[in-house]
Amino acid sequence: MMWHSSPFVLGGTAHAHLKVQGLSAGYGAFLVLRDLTLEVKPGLTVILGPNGAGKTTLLKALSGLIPRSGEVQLNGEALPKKTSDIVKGGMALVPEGRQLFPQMTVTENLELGGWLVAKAERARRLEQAFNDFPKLRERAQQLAGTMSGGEQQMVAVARAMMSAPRLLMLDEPSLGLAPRMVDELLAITRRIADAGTTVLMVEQNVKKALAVADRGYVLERGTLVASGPAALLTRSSVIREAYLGAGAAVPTAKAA
Ligand SMILES: Nc1ncnc2c1ncn2[C@@H]1O[C@H](COP(=O)(O)OP(=O)(O)OP(=O)(O)O)[C@@H](O)[C@H]1O
Repeated sequence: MMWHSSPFVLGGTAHAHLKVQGLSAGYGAFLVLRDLTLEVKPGLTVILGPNGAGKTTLLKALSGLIPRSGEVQLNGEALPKKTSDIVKGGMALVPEGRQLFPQMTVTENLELGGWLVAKAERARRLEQAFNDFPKLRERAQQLAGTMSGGEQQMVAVARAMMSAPRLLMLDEPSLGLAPRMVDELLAITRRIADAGTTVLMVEQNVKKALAVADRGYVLERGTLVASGPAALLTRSSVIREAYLGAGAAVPTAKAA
């Protein structure tokens, strides 16, 4: 298959391990996350949960975009509070909605992902990004705003990989994509995890996300209600009743 032909050389091989203990975060006086304790081990971890559960808030708190309290350690070291220091420490976020610069080309968008490194290294990483995402090489000079949703999401992931992260966070990468693109995006995230970059992904596509993930957490109203290996979560009553039950039909679901 095509996505096995080019290994992800960008990204860390440090097997980043994030430990979160007693994390609380919110907006002003409004606390969304209360006392969360979780671990993001090497591999692919997925965060599931209904709308408004606090999934995006968790990624924002870990990226330094909103204040947090509690302890967060990346490979045994306290995670800095400032976003730029967190990026330097090897964590990158692909936000919901991609947030590309629509009037800039694919190449220009990717180069922005390598803004922290010197020009020669940036050029080397761009070349590697095009090896990792061959579809983007064909579109190097296309304006990002004129691409399809799936292509734009690919640019957003590639841009994050330009910072060669040890830990990549993705907020609902499959949102609004056609089923085939969802599969391709999830396969890419799996490949990134297999190549050594730890991945933490928020997904609403529960069945497909659990099929590619190693582990998962279920967040409801700002607290964790279930966690475990993906294969066990798929069979758990919390997941089956809330997300995979007969009432909540998953259109793309096939018997596993
Ligand atoms: N900028 C903000 N200011 C105030 N409240 C916010 C802000 N952003 C989110 N919230 C609130 O925080 C809570 C959690 O939102 P969050 O976006 O983290 O949920 P989510 O699990 O990612 O949901 P979704 O799947 O809908 O994106 C919600 O009640 C939301 O209204």
